[in-house]
Amino acid sequence: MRRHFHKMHGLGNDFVIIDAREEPFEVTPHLARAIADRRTGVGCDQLIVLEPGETADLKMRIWNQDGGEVESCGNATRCVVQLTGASSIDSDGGMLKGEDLGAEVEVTLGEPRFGWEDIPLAYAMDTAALPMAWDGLEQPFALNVGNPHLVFFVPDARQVPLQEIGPDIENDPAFPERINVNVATNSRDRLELRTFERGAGETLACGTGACATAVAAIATKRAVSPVQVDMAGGSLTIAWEPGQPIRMRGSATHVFEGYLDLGTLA
Ligand SMILES: N[C@@H](CCC[C@H](N)C(=O)O)C(=O)O
Repeated sequence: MRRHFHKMHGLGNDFVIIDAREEPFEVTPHLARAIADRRTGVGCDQLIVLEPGETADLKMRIWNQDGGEVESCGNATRCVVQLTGASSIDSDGGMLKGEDLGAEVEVTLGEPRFGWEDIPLAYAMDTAALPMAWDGLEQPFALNVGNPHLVFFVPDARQVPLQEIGPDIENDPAFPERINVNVATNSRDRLELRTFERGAGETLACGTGACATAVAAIATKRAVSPVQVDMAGGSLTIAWEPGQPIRMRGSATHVFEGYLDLGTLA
């Protein structure tokens, strides 16, 4: 059996997108891993499935490369807005609004959440500076922007051995739903960011990671809104004021479309 898909990316963070609004598509963790496999599948950081929306234009579901279903994906949301023209998108991370501006897409997420139960953490801690450390990375800011993130502000993000240290932080028992790990350096009007994504490892860019980092930087007066966030795959502009939703603006790119051979992948 064959199934049509689109391959898209947001700043190099890449997706296989299946439109299941008219023809349902059932995803198991095994199938998500098989599609995402870069040697034997199509290859992607996240698998995205579009379903009919009840109170929005559509519902977006997200599976990480490791087969786990998660709540939110900022870069994929821009791709979905560009692909479908949707202006309201429901997700497990909350309701999202999108606008295709031509060269760029703007997405409005919900308000960030800072309570320890919201992230979630295993027990109460000061989320503005968790009293924890891993190999020289310490006191991260923790928040939920639809999915859970830690943000470490460091003198030089390029020097952090993120591939080695990322799995230990992601899987620390303090984070019952695991966590996305951001290391950021702030220099005057911009933030330089690397993200070790839960369930996908270090990616070229992470939309929700950029939002989480910008919010943490603005909340701690390291940056003012709007702020440019530079990642290996490109830049996003993030705007946020306390008590307001987060706004993210950046590109979305269609790469190709094709058919999955589900018999081979299963
Ligand atoms: N690449 C995404 C985030 C995808 C989900 C994340 N790995 C998680 O597990 O929460 C983005 O652009 O936001």
